[in-house]
Amino acid sequence: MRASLIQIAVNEDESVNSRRDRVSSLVRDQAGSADLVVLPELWPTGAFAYELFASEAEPLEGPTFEAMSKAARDAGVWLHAGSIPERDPDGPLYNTALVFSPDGELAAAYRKIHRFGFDKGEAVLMSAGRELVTVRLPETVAGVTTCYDLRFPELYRGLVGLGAETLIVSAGWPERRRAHWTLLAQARAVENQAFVLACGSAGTHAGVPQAGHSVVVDPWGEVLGEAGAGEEVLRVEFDPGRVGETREQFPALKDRLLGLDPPRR
Ligand SMILES: O=C(O)CCC(=O)C(=O)O
Repeated sequence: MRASLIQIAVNEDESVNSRRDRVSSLVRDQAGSADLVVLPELWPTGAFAYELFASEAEPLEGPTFEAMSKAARDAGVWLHAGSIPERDPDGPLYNTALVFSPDGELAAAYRKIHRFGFDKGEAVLMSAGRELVTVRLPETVAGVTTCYDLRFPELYRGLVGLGAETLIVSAGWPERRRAHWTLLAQARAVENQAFVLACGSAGTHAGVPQAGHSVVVDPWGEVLGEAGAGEEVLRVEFDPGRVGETREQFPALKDRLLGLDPPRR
């Protein structure tokens, strides 16, 4: 499976509309060289541009949905289109990731469960999602997660329980905690014996330099590809069959005792 992680630079000197056009064309550029394209968290506004969340919030099927659906169809790719600030018809805002099939149909929508900021920012401006989301891709089942979720291993175990063999993380991770990003991406891959595709953003917005360093990790914890700090398309080819092989040869997941219902022993 060929994946392109598009590590978009999110800077304040570019309007949301211009960035949407630019990202659409970057997705289209992946035609013929990727089966799956992944984008960062909240790239229309920036993950830390809290003052834009309400003013740029969209209904689920708003302008970003329309542009990404078309871009997926034009490129003929599966597209994890990062996330948008979604305004639910009842009022609350969610940080919602969208996944499109190559015919431009919505295959999954995931409202971020763990909101970042403690008692500020996203944690107070957005509501929390409640549902774990997986999506069946041609050769693998992918679990859909967003940024701060990466710190909560129980979410990933839950996704593995739903059949996930590839774990997608779409993020706007800050440079200040870059070491955690790479370490946690590798940890989630090793403990779940799964591929991790972690796509972050580049640039600086709201005074927060982004870490970049998008990374693809295999089920043995090896880094298959890693981006630098700036805007970049990270292209990695991986064999989803490696998950089954790894889980068979080193069956640690079978030794889980806790969190299973009913307990195995
Ligand atoms: O956990 C972190 O260090 C970063 C999380 C974050 O920036 C986010 O979820 O938007």
